[in-house]
Formats: sequence, C-alpha cells, structure tokens
Amino acid sequence: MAIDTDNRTWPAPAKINLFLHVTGKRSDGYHDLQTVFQFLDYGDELRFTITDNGAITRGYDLGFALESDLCLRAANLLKPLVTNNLGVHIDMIKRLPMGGGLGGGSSDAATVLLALNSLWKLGLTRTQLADIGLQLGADVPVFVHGHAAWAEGIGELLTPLRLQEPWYLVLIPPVSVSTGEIFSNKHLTATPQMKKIRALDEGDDVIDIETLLSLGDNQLEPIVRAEYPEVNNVLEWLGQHGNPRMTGSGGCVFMALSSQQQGLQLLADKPLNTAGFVAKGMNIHPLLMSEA
Ligand SMILES: C[C@@](CO)(OP(=O)(O)O)[C@H](O)COP(=O)(O)OP(=O)(O)OC[C@H]1O[C@@H](n2ccc(N)nc2=O)[C@H](O)[C@@H]1O
Ligand SMILES: Nc1ncnc2c1ncn2[C@@H]1O[C@H](COP(=O)(O)OP(=O)(O)O)[C@@H](O)[C@H]1O
Repeated sequence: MAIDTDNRTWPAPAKINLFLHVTGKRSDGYHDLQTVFQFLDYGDELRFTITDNGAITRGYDLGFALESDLCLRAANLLKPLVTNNLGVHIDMIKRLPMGGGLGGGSSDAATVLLALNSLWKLGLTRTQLADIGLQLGADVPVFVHGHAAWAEGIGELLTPLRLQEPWYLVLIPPVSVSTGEIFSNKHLTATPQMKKIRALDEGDDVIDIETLLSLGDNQLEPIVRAEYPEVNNVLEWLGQHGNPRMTGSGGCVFMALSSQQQGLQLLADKPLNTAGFVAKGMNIHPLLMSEA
C-alpha cells in the first residue's frame, strides 16, 4: 500500500561529453578515458510512491526486462539498507533517447539513488551513492556528485569544473549505438594522456566552451561515423552551420550556439528523419541546486 505519494518530480538531466579521449585498455576490459562532462537542462522525469509492502515496481514500459532496468537495479542496490519493509513504485517520463550518448540510463539510475536515499531516509553520502552507482554504469557517479567535471578512470575520478553554460542544439539520428560495440571496434587506438584540466577551486575563471572544445575531440566519433551513416549525415548537415561534435559513444550530436534562437532555427530546418532539442548547458545538477 502507498504510504507516501511523493508529489515531487525528480529530474534526470542529460549529459554531454565535450571531448572524449580513450587513453588505454584496462585488464577488466574497460577503457580508461579523459573527458569533460556538462549537464543539459533537458532530460527525463521520475516520480516515486513509497509503499509498505517491500516491493520495487515500475509504472512505465521502455521495452527492456525488469532485471536490466537501471532504475529498478538502482533501487534494488539500496533495498538491503532499508530496515523496515519499505518499497517503491517508480514512474518515469522518458525523453532522452536510449543509446544516444546522453547518459539517460545512468542519469535515471543516479536520480533513483538520490531520491530513495532521501525518501527511505538512508543517510548515505554522495560518495557512498556514487560508489554504489558505479556498478550500474560509468556515467552514474558524475550525475550523483552533480558537478560538471573533468573525468578520468572510466569516468569516476571527477574534478569539478566551472564552464561557460551556452545553449546547445542536440540532434538525434535515427539509430541506437551500442557502447560495447564501439569500444570493441578494431580501429580504436589509445592516445597519450592529456594534462589535467584545472579544478574549480584553482581559479575563478569560467572556462570558455570553444576553448575547451579545441583542447580535444571525441575519439569514438570517427568510428561511429564509419559504422553508422545516419550519424555521419547529421554531422555533415550540422557542419554546414558550425562545429558539431558527437557525445559519448553516440549517436547524438551537439553544437554550442550563439543564441537559443539560432538553435530553434536550425531545429526547424533539420533533416526530416532526425529528432532534436535545444537546451542550456548546466554546471550543477538540478537536484544539487535544489539542496543549496
Ligand atoms: C562512453 C560514455 C562516456 O561518457 O558514455 P555513453 O556513450 O554511454 O553515454 C561512457 O563511458 C559509457 O559508460 P556506460 O554507459 O556506463 O558503459 P557501459 O554500458 O557499462 O559499457 C558497455 C560496454 O562498453 C565498453 N566500455 C564502456 C566504457 C568504457 N570506459 N570502456 C569500455 O570499454 C565495455 O565493454 C562495456 O561492457
Ligand atoms: N532506465 C533506463 N533508461 C535508459 N536506458 C536503460 C535504462 N535501463 C536500462 N537501459 C539500457 O541502457 C542502455 C544505454 O542507455 P542510455 O544510458 O540512455 O544511453 P547512453 O549510454 O548511450 O547514453 C539502453 O540502450 C538500455 O538498453
């Protein structure tokens, strides 16, 4: 039975990788990365109903099995820490494309961890939640900590950054790209390590996005372009209007804009088979902002 219909909407924003360098292959099969994450003020929305029957259930169907649903898996990881028989029913409005490189699944999982830590009154720190979340995906820690960041390791070694927060256009090609397939492509080669980008507390200057973009590129982009013509076509089309880049392992493509209006105009003119949105870059996750 429902004991607390929490009326809040819990946001799960998208992330973009402003650049992404693959610096080596690890013994566990994963690759070490150097990347910069920024959030977008666009994403999924979750709602939670706390129950007293101990069950973890969902009210949406995104086409994947209960066992592989990152939201349910996140809730199940916290369940052993609940001392009474609390459960939860999770509802979600899904806006982020799956397999798009916008981190939707990881962001949903992070929001579940943050929400249930509060609603189940578990009292875990963000570091504890990020450690738990890393089991679900390499992008979960950045969403749990909630700061735009320079990231190393597989994305869990985070240094907060203060970046300019421009408007972005994001285009969604009509494909879902498998992260595992791209990382196992035979053309992927490791590149030398970059120097660490300075931390938030080492300077007051806001880092300019164009400068940041010029420091590196997305080394998965040429591989995805070669394998997925749909992604290549979108990059070529947007390339006529500026300097687009792929996020993560693709296939979504983003471009920093001079204004929101520029993005809305491009969105109106975009190729017919492509979806997209215009959103503002954000250095602070909305759930961290609401805590402040
Ligand atoms: C590439 C990034 C960059 O932010 O973003 P997305 O494109 O997923 O959004 C992430 O590192 C993606 O992390 P995540 O989404 O958790 O990856 P997973 O689903 O766990 O990875 C699927 C498979 O890709 C390979 N993989 C993934 C990440 C990594 N750093 N090295 C890898 O080799 C592994 O073979 C893994 O089994
Ligand atoms: N709640 C969830 N939301 C999105 N994807 C999920 C979820 N649970 C499991 N997945 C799986 O994770 C994969 C990666 O999703 P997502 O994080 O949205 O994309 P990406 O890693 O490319 O940014 C999906 O293709 C899907 O199979």
